[in-house]
Amino acid sequence: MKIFTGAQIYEADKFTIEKQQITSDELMERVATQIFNWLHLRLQGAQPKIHLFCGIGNNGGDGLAVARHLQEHGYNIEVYIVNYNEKRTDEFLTNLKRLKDRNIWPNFLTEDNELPQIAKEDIVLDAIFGIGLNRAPVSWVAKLMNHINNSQAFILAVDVPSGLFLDKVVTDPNAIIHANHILTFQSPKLAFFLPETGIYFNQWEILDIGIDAEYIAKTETEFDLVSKNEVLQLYLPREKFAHKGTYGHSLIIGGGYGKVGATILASKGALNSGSGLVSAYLPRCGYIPMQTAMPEVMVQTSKSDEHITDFNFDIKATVIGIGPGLGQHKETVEAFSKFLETNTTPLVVDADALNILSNNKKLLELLPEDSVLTPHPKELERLIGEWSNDFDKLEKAKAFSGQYKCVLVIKGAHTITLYKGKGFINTSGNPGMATAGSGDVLTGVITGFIAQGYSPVIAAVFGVYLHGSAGDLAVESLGYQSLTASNIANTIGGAFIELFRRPEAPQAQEQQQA
Ligand SMILES: NC(=O)C1=CN([C@@H]2O[C@H](COP(=O)(O)OP(=O)(O)OC[C@H]3O[C@@H](n4cnc5c(N)ncnc54)[C@H](O)[C@@H]3O)[C@@H](O)[C@H]2O)[C@@H](O)CC1
Ligand SMILES: [K+]
Repeated sequence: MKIFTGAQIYEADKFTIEKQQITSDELMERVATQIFNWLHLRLQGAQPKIHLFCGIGNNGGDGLAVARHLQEHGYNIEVYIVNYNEKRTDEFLTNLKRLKDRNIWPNFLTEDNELPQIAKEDIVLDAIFGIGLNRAPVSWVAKLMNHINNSQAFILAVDVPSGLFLDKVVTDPNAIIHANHILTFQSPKLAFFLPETGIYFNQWEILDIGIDAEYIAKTETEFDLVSKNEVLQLYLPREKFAHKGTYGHSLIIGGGYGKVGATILASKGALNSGSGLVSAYLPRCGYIPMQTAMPEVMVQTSKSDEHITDFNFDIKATVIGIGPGLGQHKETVEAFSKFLETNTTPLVVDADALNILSNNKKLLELLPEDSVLTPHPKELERLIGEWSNDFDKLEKAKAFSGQYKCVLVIKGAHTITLYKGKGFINTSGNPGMATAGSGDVLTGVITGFIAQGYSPVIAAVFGVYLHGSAGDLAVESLGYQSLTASNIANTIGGAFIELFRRPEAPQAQEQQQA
């Protein structure tokens, strides 16, 4: 799903209005009807007090139009105009007049007003600011926002939590609504998925307001959201006459004394994601553990017992996943550097292999084009340097992936894969996956996908999704605390099956009664 910028959303509204020959007011009415239906479906006529806080722009206009629908259906409402600005939009004014025509008189709030009483059983509709916010709200508005947040009432945000910018971080953490739920229009917003800006709400949901399909199809976006629908289109079906050679040969390189497990997890990831063959190259101490844990994996060893000191293996791999448990021993660094000078096999680079590259940036130039790098935040910082905020991080990471022509996978709650200036934001996964070895499994999964013939960027996007989805399935029976990397690796098969599971068809009325 495409993630539009603020400018694109305004453009999409304009395009839709012209093409569908509707007025801006009619588009707002669609929005308001959808929000009203959402609330009505859930409230079913229940009568909690609904406080509607409306700004003076079109976000406020949405709020006023919802207020009218709620009043027409007998709900118990209180409307407030948060009068932070004199520049009211036409749509706001039209909807204000419609309210007044129905004898609904909003409370106009300014700096001098007392803060309204909100009980924790009440509902708040937050329509103070939408995507038009371009500077931090003034202090009395921030105070009001704080008051709303502290009420413990259920807060439903219209389009975005008021105070959230689309393209920069919040400077005053007191000047933003903490929403329970966001009803956002047509496209999710980038800020929902970044660690610094994604903390101001619990859930988001898209309302389809009928933005023109042609605009959506033809407009290129900098970021896409990746869910099941997107990855299903990437899936390469298995052929009837396939043999193990059809699906490639993954080689996992890593491991050291006390860290052989990392390579076992990565090998499991590669094997379970469908790699035809998997080999591992380890120091000698890894030979028995690997052969015992993974009978399917072929093993060769470096000369030394405790860490890799040479890359003299005799394995014709389709792709190499390197780094889990590798360590940064002087001899390992030297051997890895030498290996990079001649290697042409596609690489997935993780963990200590990334750290070695960070310590010697010249080595980055030796990576084969389209290598996949999978840093966690600390490893990313070592690679690209410090960033001032999440938006700055994305810019720096994008520049890095362009400079070194690589696929950069920024691991996090919403892992972002960057390639050729475009970002793919993952939606699967859960906090239980922040556990030892989870990244090693991911390295293996991406390696396994490349082995099967997926391009590196698709392998990364698909692999990240499937890895997260395996975590989501596994957590259902284990809970967040007990989820382990082995569980994730063992549930990859389930995640494949889940991809093709269709939602259950609703049962016919007669059958239910029988
Ligand atoms: N036809 C349309 O344009 C549609 C707009 N929609 C709604 O319109 C919203 C965007 O509306 P607007 O562009 O009017 O903007 P907002 O309603 O988000 O903000 C209102 C105005 O306040 C001013 N402002 C920004 N930051 C401020 C600050 N810190 N203090 C004081 N004033 C500030 C800006 O001039 C801004 O235009 C969307 O989020 C969505 O809710 C929807 O109704 C869909 C259709
Ligand atoms: K809002």
